[in-house]
Amino acid sequence: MAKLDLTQYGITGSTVIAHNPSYEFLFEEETKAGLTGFDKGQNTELNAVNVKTGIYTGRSPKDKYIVDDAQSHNKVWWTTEEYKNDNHPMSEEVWAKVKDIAIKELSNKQLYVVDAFCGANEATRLAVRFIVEVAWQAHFVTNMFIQPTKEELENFKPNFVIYNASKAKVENFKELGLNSETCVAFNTTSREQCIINTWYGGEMKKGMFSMQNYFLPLQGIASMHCSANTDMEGKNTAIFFGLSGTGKTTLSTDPKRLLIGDDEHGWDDEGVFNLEGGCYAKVINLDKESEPDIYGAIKRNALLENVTVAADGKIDFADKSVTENTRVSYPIEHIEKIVKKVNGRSAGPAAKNVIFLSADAFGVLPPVSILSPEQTKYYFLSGFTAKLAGTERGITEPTPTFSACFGQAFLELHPTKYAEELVKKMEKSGAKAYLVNTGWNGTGKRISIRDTRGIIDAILGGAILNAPTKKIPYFDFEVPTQLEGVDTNILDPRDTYADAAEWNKKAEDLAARFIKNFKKYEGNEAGKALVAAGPKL
Ligand SMILES: Nc1ncnc2c1ncn2[C@@H]1O[C@H](COP(=O)(O)OP(=O)(O)O)[C@@H](O)[C@H]1O
Ligand SMILES: C=C(OP(=O)(O)O)C(=O)O
Ligand SMILES: [Mn+2]
Repeated sequence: MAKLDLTQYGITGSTVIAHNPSYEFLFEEETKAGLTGFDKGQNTELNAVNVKTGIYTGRSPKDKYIVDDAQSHNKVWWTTEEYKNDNHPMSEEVWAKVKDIAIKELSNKQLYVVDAFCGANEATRLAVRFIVEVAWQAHFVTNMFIQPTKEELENFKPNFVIYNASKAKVENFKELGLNSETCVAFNTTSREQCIINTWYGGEMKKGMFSMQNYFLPLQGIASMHCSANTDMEGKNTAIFFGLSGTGKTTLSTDPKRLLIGDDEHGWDDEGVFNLEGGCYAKVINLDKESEPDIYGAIKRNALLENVTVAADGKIDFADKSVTENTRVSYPIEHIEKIVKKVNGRSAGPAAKNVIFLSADAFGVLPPVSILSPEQTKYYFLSGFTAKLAGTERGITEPTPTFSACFGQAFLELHPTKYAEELVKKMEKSGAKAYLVNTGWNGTGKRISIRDTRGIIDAILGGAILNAPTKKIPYFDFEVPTQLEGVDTNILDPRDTYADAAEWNKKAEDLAARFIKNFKKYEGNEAGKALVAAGPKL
């Protein structure tokens, strides 16, 4: 391969230590003598390296910007006073200055460059070049993105470039009209991302997801914040939407099924395909017995983040002293039952079951509700759930939120566009939708993973369609009254309260919040028509 010339990016005086480094080389680089601070990795008893990501242990949505230019102006769903979101506009002038900071930081350095794909389908994948100065950042993207074959690497022509300048700061952010010294900026025209002053790997991972959320729906392809798996024959695909921490990774990693991916997928006319090549699991309180597959994936080449490790390498998964958002990234091949080992690609046919995971911090939602097609649209657009501690800066306890399409932070177009594409695909495949509460109920405790897994089994195996059901007031949810493998006493959430009147009170409050939140979609006929499918007071 010809030696990579970085002056084409304006980066001068730098040496590329490694272009597409091997895992062996990355291990050497991350643990080599002389590294200090957050550059330094520590090997652990499970043989995976652990790193610390500094002050930023979660995403920084307030520092996210999209360049507002002639191409993007009429497409991007910009934040407004009436409906705030994370798409803050950045002028082309400010972008040039921010990029300059990144380029300066990366000049006269020793750098790592990784080329990888975002998207399992050749026709619509992004060919991404990551330019970073920290070895473990190169490791992280090698784990999380799709590694090209040897031939693909030789012919690799990037159509997106990420400049990770995590060690730089935007000193003059006030003058530039920015939020802080940290900046995560995207240019959808030149197809570049600049990352400044945050080391959190999630900015690169979710950054490229945001970009596919821009490019894919514009080509008529659904782009979804969901995990996906299929049955052992690769025929019965299921997708699990959910905000961070609601259970996408945990529940899609199922020894009875083949994993397609744990977080970001597209759905085109051929079916559901992964955008990523790896998984990014939360490891707080990780327990070998209840999550053996994720535990087993933590071995050499997996990369732990912000986990507490003793000097002798012993791991304490229960320790939250750095953050509750402790993580491990690993290539999907670390999971045994994956569709990629059968197909060569992380993809499956059109989904038959669509599951909305909501971690309800109020304890109102039933553990499972069977949704009508109209309810499906209403609850997808509403995206009610809780933000769990740690994934975003400033969130330290479960915080109820309406996150459109269960991933508002990553939507670049208006939410109705994602709903439209999803519904089109669901109608074609005859998919059914369910709302699953992986959060709290009247006991004050989180619904157990065991019960939730029982619910998922009943959905995917079809048993739920033959279960006796009843209707839940205010929401008109149809819920099963009995399911094998699930504690019968939790199926009606009212039964988990000492006094059902307490549930009524909370339900009324939640219903009112839904009604208020949905007002923003009532500006047109299609939105207005959905109100009837929502909660009523
Ligand atoms: N009922 C439940 N269903 C799923 N996960 C649960 C449940 N109760 C607790 N958890 C915990 O919640 C977290 C879910 O995280 P994860 O699966 O990584 O979410 P996501 O992939 O959606 O970000 C895990 O730490 C898991 O152990
Ligand atoms: C990595 C993230 O989320 P998830 O838990 O959904 O993978 C994130 O939101 O930064
Ligand atoms: Mn996940």
